[in-house]
Amino acid sequence: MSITRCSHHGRRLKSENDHLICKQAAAQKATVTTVPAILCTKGLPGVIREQHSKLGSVFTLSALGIKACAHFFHATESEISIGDVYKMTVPIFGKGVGYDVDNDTRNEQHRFFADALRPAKLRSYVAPMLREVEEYFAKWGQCGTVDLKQEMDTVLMLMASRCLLGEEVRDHMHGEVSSLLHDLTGGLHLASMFFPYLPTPAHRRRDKARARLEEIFSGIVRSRRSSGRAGDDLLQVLIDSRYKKDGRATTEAEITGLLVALLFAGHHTSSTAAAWTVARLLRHGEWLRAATEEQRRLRLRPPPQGQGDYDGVLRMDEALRLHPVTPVILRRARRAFTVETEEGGEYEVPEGRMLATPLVVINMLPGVYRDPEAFDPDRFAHGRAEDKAAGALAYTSFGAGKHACMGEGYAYLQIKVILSHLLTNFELHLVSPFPETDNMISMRPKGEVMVRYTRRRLLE
Ligand code: HEM
Repeated sequence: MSITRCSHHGRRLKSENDHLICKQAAAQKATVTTVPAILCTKGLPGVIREQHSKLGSVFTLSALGIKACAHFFHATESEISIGDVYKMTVPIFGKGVGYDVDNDTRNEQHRFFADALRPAKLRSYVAPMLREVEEYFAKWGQCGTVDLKQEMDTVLMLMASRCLLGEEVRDHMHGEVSSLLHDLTGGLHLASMFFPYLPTPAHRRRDKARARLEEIFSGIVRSRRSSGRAGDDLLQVLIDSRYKKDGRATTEAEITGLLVALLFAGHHTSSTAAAWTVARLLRHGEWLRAATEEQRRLRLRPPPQGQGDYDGVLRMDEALRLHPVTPVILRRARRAFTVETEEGGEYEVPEGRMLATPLVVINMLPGVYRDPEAFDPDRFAHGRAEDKAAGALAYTSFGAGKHACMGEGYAYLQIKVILSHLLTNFELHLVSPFPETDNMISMRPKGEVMVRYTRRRLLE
């Protein structure tokens, strides 16, 4: 088939239909160029969904469908950059870490994370996680009503404090550190994406919080180094880490930055995933009964350590399919490249173009998922595996390729520990309406997620 070029964009076209898509894309140009403005009214998922249904799987925003996103996930940093789109995190994580450093240094720092999140290390987090969960829910009464979103935030922060930040923080400064982290993340709003250094009150609070956190963690690092006392936590892994290129140890500022970066990547995401998973289970009684039965049967003591021993994983996968924590994964094209569209055409993405893999669309494609709006965890089960049937990149709620989530195992573990405890020990009912999605940039449940609990009488 001969390849012609579109008169509007110069893209290579394979069919008349492709040309039509291209013309539609031209007609939509005004909408596309004002994306930041309509974000405020429709939210990111709304914008992406609208463009996707109008223009097909590849359109002017360069939102990539499943077929086209292999290059997106596997290309090198010099071809498709993640660093270019996450610069706004620099004032949060701090200088010398994350997206402030060159790609090689960032890879070394990710190796430190990988050490702290490897399976053997995860097993050592089980007992402290269990302890935190038991202590926390022991404070609930015989019955009551709570905001599940708030509860998940709090218990997950306690678990992170114990397993990641270390005992000094957990036992003596948990309140202060949590509130500083809150100010730090509060410093990331829509305006910060474009102007991260604008002197807004939220940015000023962010900078103050970042400075105080560095003071706190530097003190702890110095004290551990001088006393020789070691913890069994992420902090210790970071203290012991050495850069391969020159053998130097991590500095106190880097350790603070890396701790913040990991909490930033892991806390909000896990708490959102946990809240949606429980809300979904409470809405779909048959799945709640199945999950509770399963937990009664397993009576996991110690709680699940691997991923294969507990079907609850399927429920979280399905909750994350319907409510992906990251609505779109973003990159910037540093070099032009060509992708094949699902419509059978070819599409040239120019250098400099912002790229998006829209999970809110991909996770709901009817060609991939049967009855995509339905909550049906069995679609992930062995035998059906709808996510895998459509290829390795059909389900990317944890990202994929070069920047796939490093904390997936940790996230599953902590949420399984919480769910296992909740389902075994409490009867739960959703008393507020099933939540909508916040729908701006965050995919958190909107408003309160009120749940009534009654403590079960456990039969030993
Ligand atoms: C249910 C909870 C979670 C979800 C849904 C989630 C999702 C994701 C996604 C979609 C990405 C890819 C971002 C991109 O490609 O731009 C990612 C990256 C990452 N996640 Fe998670 N995450 C979760 C929990 C965690 C936890 C608990 C940790 C750490 C303890 C963590 C650490 C990371 C790190 C370090 C990266 C960056 C990887 C890189 O850039 O190479 N995540 N996560």
